Amino acid sequence: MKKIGFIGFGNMASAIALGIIDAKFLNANEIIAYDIDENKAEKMRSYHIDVAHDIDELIACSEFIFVGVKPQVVESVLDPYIQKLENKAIISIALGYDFDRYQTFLDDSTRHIFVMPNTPVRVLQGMSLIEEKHSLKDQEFEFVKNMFSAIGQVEVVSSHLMSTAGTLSGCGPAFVYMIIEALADGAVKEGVPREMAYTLASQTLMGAAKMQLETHLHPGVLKDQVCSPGGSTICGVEALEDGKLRATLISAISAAVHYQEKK
Ligand SMILES: NC(=O)C1=CN([C@@H]2O[C@H](COP(=O)(O)OP(=O)(O)OC[C@H]3O[C@@H](n4cnc5c(N)ncnc54)[C@H](O)[C@@H]3O)[C@@H](O)[C@H]2O)C=CC1
Ligand SMILES: O=C(O)[C@@H]1CCC=N1
Repeated sequence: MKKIGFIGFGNMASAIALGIIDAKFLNANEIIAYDIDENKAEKMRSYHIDVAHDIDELIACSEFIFVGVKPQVVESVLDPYIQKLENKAIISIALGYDFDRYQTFLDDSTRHIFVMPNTPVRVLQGMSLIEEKHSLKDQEFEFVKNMFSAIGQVEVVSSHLMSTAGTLSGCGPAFVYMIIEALADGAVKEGVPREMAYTLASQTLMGAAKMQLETHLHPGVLKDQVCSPGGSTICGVEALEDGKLRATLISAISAAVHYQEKK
């Protein structure tokens, strides 16, 4: 019997699987995975993760079934297995598939929980939101909390916050990578070598974030500590205000929260 069976081994699910192996939370031999894309099987094998022949085999031999496919295909992928999932436990990361949505098509005996992770779990620095409303047994819920805690920070949040808060932490890495890239471009424009510029940008971002997390100071206070009167930083701050950095980031979160209305 395996501890977790991953259905779908794409960007997010593989980051979680490889993160929990690196964190020594589970051994690779406690994990099995299945992906319709044969290339993903190569990735599983290279990390000594067993490759299931099909979803039937994966469900039969896994204590937890992990749903790591795109939201658009969750129901079509699970539909043929609704009976086989009876009395099983599901961990799902599909955006929009919260507790209530799963209740509409799973058997009542299938226990399930919705988690919104982010890709930095791969380097054990994730931010994962766990929906408070779930139907796992107590020890199963503890397992899920411990698993995501092994690969980053965890917050248990009420259902109504899952999609909104999950947008900040789940989509946020993409926004932050754009900021890193742009900061580096600025330095490259002024003559800094490209690789050095990425290191400076990323380490600066990580250091500033750690400082806020550890001091709990208001970000504005921390910003003021960098801005010398008449100095260089405040000139950069003015350029960012001119470019509506803050308004743009606020809009980015709103656009991501309301993405379905835009389609
Ligand atoms: N990428 C991210 O940063 C985050 C993603 N998520 C959620 O994670 C889920 C997966 O997203 P990504 O990893 O980005 O997508 P992805 O496209 O990288 O991974 C999805 C995987 O599912 C596989 N797949 C599709 N149909 C399948 C089937 N019938 N059986 C087995 N495997 C199948 C695909 O081949 C692919 O490897 C989504 O539901 C998304 O909402 C949640 C938080 C963050
Ligand atoms: O873009 C997406 O739909 C997924 C969900 C959160 C991050 N990536």
